[in-house]
Amino acid sequence: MDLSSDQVVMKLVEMGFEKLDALEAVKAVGNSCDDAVEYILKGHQTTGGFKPASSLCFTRSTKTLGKRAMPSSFSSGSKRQSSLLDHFRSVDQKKKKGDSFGNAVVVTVSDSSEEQRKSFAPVCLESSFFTETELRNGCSEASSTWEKRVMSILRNRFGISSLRSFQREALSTWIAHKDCLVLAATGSGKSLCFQIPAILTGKIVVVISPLISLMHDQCLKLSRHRISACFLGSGQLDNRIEEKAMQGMYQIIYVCPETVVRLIKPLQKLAKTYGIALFAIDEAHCVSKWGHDFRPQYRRLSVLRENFCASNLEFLEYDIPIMALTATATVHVQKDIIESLHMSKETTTVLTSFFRPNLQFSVKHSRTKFASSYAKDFQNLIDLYSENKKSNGKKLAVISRESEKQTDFVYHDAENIHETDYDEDEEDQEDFLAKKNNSNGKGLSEEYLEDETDTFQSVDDWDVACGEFLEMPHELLDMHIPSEKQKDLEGLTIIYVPTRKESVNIAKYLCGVGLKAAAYNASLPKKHLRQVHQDFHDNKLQVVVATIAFGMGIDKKNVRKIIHYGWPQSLEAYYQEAGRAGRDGELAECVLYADLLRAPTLLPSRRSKDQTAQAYKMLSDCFRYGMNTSQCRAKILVEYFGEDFSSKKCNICDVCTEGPPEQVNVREEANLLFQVITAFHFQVENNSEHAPYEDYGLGNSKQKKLSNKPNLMFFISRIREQCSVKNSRKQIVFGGKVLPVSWKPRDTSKRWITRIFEWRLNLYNQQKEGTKNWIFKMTNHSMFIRKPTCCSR
Ligand SMILES: Nc1ncnc2c1ncn2[C@@H]1O[C@H](COP(=O)(O)OP(=O)(O)OP(=O)(O)O)[C@@H](O)[C@H]1O
Ligand SMILES: [Mg+2]
Repeated sequence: MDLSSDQVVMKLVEMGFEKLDALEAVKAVGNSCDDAVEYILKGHQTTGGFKPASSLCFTRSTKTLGKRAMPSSFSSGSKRQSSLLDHFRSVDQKKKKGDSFGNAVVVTVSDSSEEQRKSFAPVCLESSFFTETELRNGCSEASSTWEKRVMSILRNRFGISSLRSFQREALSTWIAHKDCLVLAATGSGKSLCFQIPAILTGKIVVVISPLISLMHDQCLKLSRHRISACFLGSGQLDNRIEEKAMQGMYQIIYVCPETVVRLIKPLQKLAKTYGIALFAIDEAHCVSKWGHDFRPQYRRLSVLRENFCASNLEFLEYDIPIMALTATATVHVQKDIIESLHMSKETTTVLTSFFRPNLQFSVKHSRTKFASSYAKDFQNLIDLYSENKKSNGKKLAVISRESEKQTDFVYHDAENIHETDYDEDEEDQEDFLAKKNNSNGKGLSEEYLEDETDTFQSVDDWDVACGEFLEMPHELLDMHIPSEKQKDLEGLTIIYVPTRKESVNIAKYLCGVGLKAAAYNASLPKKHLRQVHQDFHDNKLQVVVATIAFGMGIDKKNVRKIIHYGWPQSLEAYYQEAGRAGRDGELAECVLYADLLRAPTLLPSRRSKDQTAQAYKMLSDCFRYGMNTSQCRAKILVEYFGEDFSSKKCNICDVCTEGPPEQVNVREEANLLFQVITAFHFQVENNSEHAPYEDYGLGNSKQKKLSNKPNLMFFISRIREQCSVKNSRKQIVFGGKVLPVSWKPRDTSKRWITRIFEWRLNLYNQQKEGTKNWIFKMTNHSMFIRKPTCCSR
């Protein structure tokens, strides 16, 4: 049977030969497997013609079957260089010595079998796009030449026409052997900063990444760009992948922090034999205790600087550069990243604007907790996709049977919701809350925690076989990339919710009204999660309703809407999640539905006292963002990261387009309520035996129990009650304070001021000693606050 050249190459690779050797052999001897084997085993001295540029890094004479060759230059004492400039220098030296590299360029360029070259182009064939003269010039004008080479890689591998300026800066820093912290907006293209060095040098890049799903996503993408990659996780099932990675079989190795720490020795060996161009630490905010997603294992990455520096490894001339990348780091976090990773004192910080001009931010207020709000809040979404449904056909309920079993959710459609609307009837709402408090004995804030909250899935959670991703031949590419036709014009929506239960509830609701929606949270079966990922990437879904477990760093171009249905944990988390929209540069919407009745709670996590205080501060920053109706949303967000927002306003957010609503002074109400709360807590703290519970209208033990963690409605309704009792005292004595009998919040303000205080009070209830002042300061501060958007529009 006649085999094509690609098939012969495949066969050779299956036999255990290195792909570069296989390619080289097939080029030299044609499509005969036997001849190719002989050619490789003989060390192919016969022709001397073809030598890919990669052979500058790997000398073939010492090769053994099934393993990548040990470069002869790595005999002990030789220095591995970490940059392209050094790479060029060695090119030049070899040329002067009559090395066959010059021929290699000619041979490659003159190869008539263009398709084959494209399909299986080995790492450094990019250099074949330059003439010998260019390369030689490159030695003296290396800086411009590396850019040319990069351009060639961009065009040929990624289909991209130019580098972004931050990418250029990050790459120049790497070329100068320096550590680098890259801060660039979500979706701006940080990955290229660490992917290019691998292709440029033929050395290996090690990328530390926090999530298996993210690594998987990136590896798959790289294989489409004909770049071999693998990912290693602590739950790895296939040991061979790690073994092969440590033998230099993949250009890019994605690895979780736990694993990279374990692999220090093999990586040192790899650095000596093949060269490691760079350690990239992606999602570097995970390093910082003050970041929104601290992962203790990331802190241990300081071992990289210690173990891969020239002073420890005699074969290195320079420290292997570290590049840390993130889209969400405040100034404090940036500093912490550099210090914690022990990055060099000369670390360059490449900072670009965090501003994403195509993201249209807005805040709406809603009672997200109640299913009765779904119909109103998701109407636009339903309309949008229903239009499309008419042309596209059937609905698809993607929630798996298993996921239904997992929840005791009883579905109500919008018409059958009987929960009392808080806005209309505060008393009922209070009863409702009281019943809740009473029934489970938990405070309001705890109730929301239940066991429903999600943390980021750990790297092991995704349960994907840790695989290898070899360069995908051209003919296979089309099968894997969804065609433009498949893409729905209106794009995809991700709805982020605070609890697992809501992810299922809302997905179910949306499926019920005919949308293609799926729930995603870490408690759902792995099979289901993989399916959701797949369907999301293939545009088979319209909406994914997810906890924060979904999507970090995932690069999907056509996400048109990110809805946060409930408070995020921090503005960093919010901005990162919102940043998954509009990665194609087209307009995309990021809506936060803020529920003032619902105290944001911290997801469970081990935190020190300081970290807890910081976490609460981050929560309150979110609240302030939600409540702020006078400042451009984008401005608040980018300034939060320490950036001077030069544009002043984005012109597309709700505040910019609709203008700030009328301001109401609620000082009077605020002062009064503030006094009441203070008096109450004064009494509780002093544990006065004579605490006049009657003053609160609290006569029985049930109410006493409630009063341990009262909510504001509780205060207000008791005051009101006292006012309305016949023959009531002329004065209301509340915790020793005398309140005017006639007091009642004004109608215009009561609804939302009580909510603000509700929120504050819940925060207060969650606080330990020592943080109270902070809460009360804030309380004071918020006396002048604008009405939330929902009240005026
Ligand atoms: N120079 C460029 N020109 C055009 N497109 C680019 C360029 N660089 C990267 N991209 C594209 O930008 C998209 C986002 O890239 P990437 O996933 O690296 O973003 P990111 O900065 O890592 O985002 P995140 O912070 O969410 O992880 C990719 O689809 C990539 O192809
Ligand atoms: Mg990224």
